[in-house]
Amino acid sequence: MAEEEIKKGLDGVVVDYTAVSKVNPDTNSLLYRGYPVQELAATRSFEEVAYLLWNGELPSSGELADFTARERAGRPLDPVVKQVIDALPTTAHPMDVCRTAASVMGARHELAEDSSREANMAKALDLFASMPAVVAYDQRRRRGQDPVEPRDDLGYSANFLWMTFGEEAVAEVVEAFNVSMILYAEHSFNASTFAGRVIMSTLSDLHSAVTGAIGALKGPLHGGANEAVMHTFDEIGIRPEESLEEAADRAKAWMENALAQKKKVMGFGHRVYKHGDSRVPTMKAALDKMIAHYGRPELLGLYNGLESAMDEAKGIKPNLDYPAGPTYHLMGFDTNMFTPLFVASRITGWTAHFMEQLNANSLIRPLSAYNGPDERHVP
Ligand SMILES: CC(=O)SCCNC(=O)CCNC(=O)[C@H](O)C(C)(C)COP(=O)(O)OP(=O)(O)OC[C@H]1O[C@@H](n2cnc3c(N)ncnc32)[C@H](O)[C@@H]1OP(=O)(O)O
Ligand SMILES: O=C([O-])CC(=O)C(=O)O
Repeated sequence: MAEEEIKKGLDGVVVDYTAVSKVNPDTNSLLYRGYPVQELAATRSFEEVAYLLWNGELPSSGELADFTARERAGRPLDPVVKQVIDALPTTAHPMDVCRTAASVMGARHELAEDSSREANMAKALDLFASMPAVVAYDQRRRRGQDPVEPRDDLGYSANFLWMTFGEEAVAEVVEAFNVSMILYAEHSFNASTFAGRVIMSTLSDLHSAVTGAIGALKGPLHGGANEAVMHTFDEIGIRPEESLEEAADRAKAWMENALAQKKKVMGFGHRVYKHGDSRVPTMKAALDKMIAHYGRPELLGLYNGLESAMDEAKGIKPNLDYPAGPTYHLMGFDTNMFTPLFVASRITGWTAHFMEQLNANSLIRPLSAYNGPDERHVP
């Protein structure tokens, strides 16, 4: 038998077309529906980007007003979802809570078994509108705090921070959060999007695909890395009284030791980008603003120390999760809430892909090469 060529991890394999986004590692660029993500992050709200990902075009002011009104109306948490969350132990990871919430929302959706474009758009918008309430509610219940109801006089990002912390965030923090949501929204055939497209390709429903995608995002080789970055910072030790230089020296020493032990350090490396992640400069600029805003230069020291030691030793660059982790930490999110924040954002890109998959569907079912025992017979 001819030796099959195995493409482990589907590395380098082009599986299908997509018009949602283009990742180009050669030019280090990322386009959402043709627009550079840096331009969107600098000039647009996350709501406009969600509209763009689903509809292919940026909204007119009338379209945006209508879209925003629907998003704001969908913000309150369904009381049944709230009950289900309350029944889950706080030992469960918040990603398990998100995954369960998405599943319950699917089971309760009035259009659950309708996979028309209109129904899927409505489901996507409902998930987008209500996931912030899930994340905010979960962080507050874990802290023993009462829930905070959404406000329909605030934009998506300002309301998200309001529901989580119970106070209005200053414009600079809202802006940095908005940037993070836009940067996390979409990234072609990454593992979670692909997992969801596989589910969608069986003609399953949108919520099932989102639920599966959340499971795929949880792992530290993918979305879970933004939490792992903070665990690294914690392991090195965050010392607010320390100077930037002292923190950088300790971080460098930590990295050299980790690499000597052949450890993988989360927040670095990427399957597609080999010369740096296109989104990092924009997210790093947002982190720099937060470091200045909260007056925490020692965190920049840890950041710089790890980055330069990794670059010197292996030439491996940070990915988006690296600057996003400390940014969310500074804003006051608990570390185990970071990947749920990624979920709240990526719901937009995921659902754009799932609708695209249905539009030109072919069951995703690759082949495997068998390497078990030769045929034998039951004694
Ligand atoms: C938003 C996102 O999901 S971005 C990705 C977030 N994930 C992480 O940050 C996890 C840490 N990074 C990694 O594990 C990897 O870089 C991945 C999984 C993201 C991509 O990996 P792949 O393309 O499969 O490359 P692979 O893991 O084979 O790495 C190639 C080489 O670089 C090394 N390498 C890659 N990333 C790292 C890292 N973070 N720390 C240390 N070494 C690394 C590998 O050990 C390997 O070295 P070797 O050839 O000497 O064995
Ligand atoms: O593209 C990937 O493999 C992972 C990633 O950066 C993302 O999903 O944002």
